[in-house]
Amino acid sequence: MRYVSTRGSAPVLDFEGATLAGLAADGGLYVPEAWPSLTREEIAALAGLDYVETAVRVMAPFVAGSLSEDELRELCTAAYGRFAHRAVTPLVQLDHDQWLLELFHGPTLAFKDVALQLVGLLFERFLKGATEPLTVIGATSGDTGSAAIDALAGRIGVDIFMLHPHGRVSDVQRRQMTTVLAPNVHNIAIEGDFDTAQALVKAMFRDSAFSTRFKLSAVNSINWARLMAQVVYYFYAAVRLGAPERPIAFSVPTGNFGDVFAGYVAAKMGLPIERLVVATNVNDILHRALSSGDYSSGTVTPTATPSMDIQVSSNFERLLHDLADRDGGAISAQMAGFESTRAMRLTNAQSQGAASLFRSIAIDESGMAAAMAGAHEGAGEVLDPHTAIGYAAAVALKGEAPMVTLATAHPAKFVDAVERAVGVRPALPPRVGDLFEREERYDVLPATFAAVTAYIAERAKPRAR
Ligand SMILES: Cc1ncc(COP(=O)(O)O)c(C=O)c1O
Ligand SMILES: N[C@@H](CCOP(=O)(O)O)C(=O)O
Repeated sequence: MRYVSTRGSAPVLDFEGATLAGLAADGGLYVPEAWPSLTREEIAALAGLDYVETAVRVMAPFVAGSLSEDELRELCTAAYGRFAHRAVTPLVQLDHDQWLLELFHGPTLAFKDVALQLVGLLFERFLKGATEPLTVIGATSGDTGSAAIDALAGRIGVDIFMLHPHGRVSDVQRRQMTTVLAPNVHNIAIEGDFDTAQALVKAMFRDSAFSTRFKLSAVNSINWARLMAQVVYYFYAAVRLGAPERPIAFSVPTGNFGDVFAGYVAAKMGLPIERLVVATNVNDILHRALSSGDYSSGTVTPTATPSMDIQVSSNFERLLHDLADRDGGAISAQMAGFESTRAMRLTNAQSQGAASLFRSIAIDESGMAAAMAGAHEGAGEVLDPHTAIGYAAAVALKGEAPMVTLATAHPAKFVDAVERAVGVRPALPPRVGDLFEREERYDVLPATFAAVTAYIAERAKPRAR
């Protein structure tokens, strides 16, 4: 499988190259040159397979040329062996046609583990024998950071620098990052929001002096390998609920458009998905873009769903590219316009193409709290606030097909918001251990390119010359 940039001018890479590169050199995002597909029979044959075997069948075409099926199976077995539930991503029924897909049984209690446990092992495999150290840089609104740090802490040949918005993540999220004291882990709290952190990361990739001095890679969902691993659970859940005979709908609490784009990829591969509901909080750029073609970003409003407090959704570029007949030149111009004005209109083709699969809605804080209370009273389920946004949207935008809401985080990561809504303080599962007794280590920096790059340059290992 070959990977091309959404902006059309970066080198074409294989899976290994795209995984290690993270962001493309032209500022674009890597996507497979063409979507692989599974036939109806191949999808039907996934019934009864466990998560690892499903993962191998779904991901094999994407890694072809870089990993054999047996190598992929070995990595998936190790990655998903760390999950606390035998089903890895179990389905839970809420009522006769509403379901939850619990994605939070990994080591850091959020859906990010599903991809990052695998990505950590992919880095290790692809770096075996490498002479140049890898400098991984990432931006997090809470969950990617902890999952990436868990996956990479202590790995030889990799340093990870994780930027989070100072004071804007939950205590559990922060501690899951800052109490990992491995020497290759560097936590930076920036005085700014997630969008600023993400923009700084992208600027470091684009800065030729910086990206020549250090061999950079990414763990955010700008890295294709992240999204590839997330495609698996759409197949896993849908087949359990009757696909390919019966179409299934998904509701996805959305911020950076990574998780829901993985659903789009599953649909492109042949999974019968009736609709994909994009559920945002009041930071609703994606809802505006999908409902009226207006992709313009304002300032971020802090909410009880901090992981979705995002106004610039990186992976939307992948959708725009696919809906623009994969014209890299056109996307390059469209994104350049957005980067200079922070506003963009979707073309008619993009709007109409998106409308055939996506529905969208913005849920405010009271809608979120009402959904938490509804699931608690109706089904005895304690939802995390992000999942509650997805569930509120699932109820509002349900069609004919069974609806699966992606449960993206464990409620114990957001105890205060949960307690406010349903009067319950969910306990942290034993696998996260004595989080509140551990020493924390992180540095607070101004949100400037100069401050952050100087900090990284003092600590990262440069490329061999
Ligand atoms: C708990 C939780 N829910 C939902 C999201 C949104 O997912 P995405 O950014 O892939 O749209 C995030 C962050 O990414 C998250 O951490
Ligand atoms: N919500 C995310 C933001 C980063 O998204 P990513 O999926 O692109 O890594 C987080 O929790 O950090």
